[in-house]
Amino acid sequence: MDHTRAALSFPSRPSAAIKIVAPTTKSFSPTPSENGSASTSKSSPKKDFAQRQCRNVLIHGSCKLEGKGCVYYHPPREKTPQPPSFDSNSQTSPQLSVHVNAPVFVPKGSTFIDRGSPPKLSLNGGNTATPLQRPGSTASAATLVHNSEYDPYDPYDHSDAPVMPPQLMEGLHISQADFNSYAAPQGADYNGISAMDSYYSPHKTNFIRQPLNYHLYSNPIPPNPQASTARFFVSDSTREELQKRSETVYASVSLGTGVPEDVAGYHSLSPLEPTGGERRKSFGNWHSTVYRAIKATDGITYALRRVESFRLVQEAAFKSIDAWTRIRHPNIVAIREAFTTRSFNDSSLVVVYDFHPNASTLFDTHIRPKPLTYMNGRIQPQNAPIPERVIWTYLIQLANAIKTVHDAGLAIRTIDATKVLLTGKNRIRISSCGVWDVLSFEPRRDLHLLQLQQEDLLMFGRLMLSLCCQNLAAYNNFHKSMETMQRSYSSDLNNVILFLVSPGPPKEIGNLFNMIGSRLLTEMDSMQYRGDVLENELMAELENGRLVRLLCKFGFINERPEFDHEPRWSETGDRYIIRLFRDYVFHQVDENGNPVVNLSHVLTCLNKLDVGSDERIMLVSRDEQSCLVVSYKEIKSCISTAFSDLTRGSTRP
Ligand SMILES: Nc1ncnc2c1ncn2[C@@H]1O[C@H](COP(=O)(O)OP(=O)(O)OP(=O)(O)O)[C@@H](O)[C@H]1O
Repeated sequence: MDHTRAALSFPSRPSAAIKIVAPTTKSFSPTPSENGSASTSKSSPKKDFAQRQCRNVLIHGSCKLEGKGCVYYHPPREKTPQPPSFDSNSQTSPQLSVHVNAPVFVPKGSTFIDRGSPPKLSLNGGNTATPLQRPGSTASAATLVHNSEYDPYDPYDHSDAPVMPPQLMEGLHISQADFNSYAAPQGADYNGISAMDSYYSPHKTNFIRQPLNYHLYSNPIPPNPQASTARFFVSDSTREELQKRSETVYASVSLGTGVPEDVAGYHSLSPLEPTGGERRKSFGNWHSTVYRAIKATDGITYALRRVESFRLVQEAAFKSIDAWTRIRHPNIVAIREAFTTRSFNDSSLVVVYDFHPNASTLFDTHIRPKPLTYMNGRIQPQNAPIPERVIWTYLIQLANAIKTVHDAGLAIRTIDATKVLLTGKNRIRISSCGVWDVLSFEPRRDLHLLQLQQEDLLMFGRLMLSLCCQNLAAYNNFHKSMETMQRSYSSDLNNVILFLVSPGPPKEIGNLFNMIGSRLLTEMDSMQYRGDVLENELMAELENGRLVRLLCKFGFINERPEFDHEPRWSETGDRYIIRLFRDYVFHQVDENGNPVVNLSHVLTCLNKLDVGSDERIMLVSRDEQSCLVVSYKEIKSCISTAFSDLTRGSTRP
């Protein structure tokens, strides 16, 4: 038989685990409903129906036609199931491997361990306790019977969470709102515990597990299984950008830069700008340098702005830093703390900010002359003019930040193209806030607050003019700059800049918003659109965490070294199907015997497995002596059973 072709086929014929070729020694049970009786059922298919368990009970947990004409055997429901025997030699628990008629193998030490009572529900405050049941469970309904006795906890598979039937919910007086996945209880996830908690504490059973809402999961079956895998991952451009940021955060420290090893609990300092040569004094008489550094206590990367040779005269100068640390705004680089230090062999002021990897200043991005480029037979302009749309975006973001600062009774005091950072697509943040408040501390600053805020507005207008003219000194040649502005930009923009830079009675930043009215709506639209784009990208990654959990289960189950000499572990029962499925997913070969490395196929199979699709596939053994037709639902059940066998073994005290 052509292994590849057989394995790749997706038969539509409805059947449960159908054996196509029976191996001589390890025969498979044709259907789950015929567990434990495969050989006999084959030879006498019309055997006494009353002796055969009803398939509906096995698959659905109950039979609607019980007592209404169904001729098959229905086990009594009220009967309390006995704890199963886990003796590997025992033949008394055939339900463990319903798919394959083979002796049951369970890992050593997996004897039943009572980990406390399984979760019970009290109905109407009465004493009746009913174990939760999962409707529509997979072929191993018998396994479910077992599992209702065991701890049903599976740290990996949330999908095994028991689902409460509506009538039970009624009895419990639990409103649907309690099951609303969107309304998670505060400080907890849907289980009331974090996912990691459940991983590390498999004994936690004293909570009621909530049903997983499958409607939250995207369609696992792409229209074309061979389609591009792009829909499962964030876009290349986003991934590349985030990857670069991550590389910057974790980049190794350049040696020999003469920076101290530790500055007040910050280590791995690395300058973000040249520290030698000719340098501009950005704060009056002071030189400043920005370093990337890691804080020892939390391991997070921060930006440290060091102002060299600063001598603190009054401790009170740090008071304004407290006010700044309280300001959190999307267009302001957040301040964490400030201190003075002698670690740099001088007396330096250090202000600690959030670090925004790969941020560049507006000056570097738009104004600094770029080297000439020669393209399409022409010399290209050094800096492309900034589109008006982008100028409005910058203007609104800055105005918003300034308003927040002014409303907090502070002034920014450095609004300059070298102190505004571009941290994402058209996303800007004002850096260096608070530095001037310490450097030029005045005990009665409030007396000058209005004046400082007016200066903020003037600096804001000058910055916008510089950006429109792409010249830092544009304000110095105001008339010429305004002419340039009028040629390239709308009168609305001209008016706003004129409002900001013209002298006159005191202005308020709030007045500006009256002038820009509808532009705000356009900006809001863009922000929301951007949010949608990012959310969509996140959606693409959503399922991947679940797939990793599935792969971890495969890793745990397959090729266990301690069962190397125990062929029944991988050659029988559920594990055999899992092994064949693993081969089907990962180890296919083409007609020339070359490995088929098709990520789409892997993702499609795993997603179908994850949701327990009814679709059937044909699994072929490596020796091509046997093949099975099973549904993903059944394979999922096998994995679930094999994994819970393992967890029971590993949790032995
Ligand atoms: N919070 C921050 N996160 C990430 N990078 C930052 C941060 N603050 C500043 N930087 C980066 O540090 C570098 C130096 O910043 P700085 O504000 O000193 O700009 P500059 O252009 O060197 O100005 P000046 O000439 O006034 O020193 C810039 O490349 C800037 O992108």
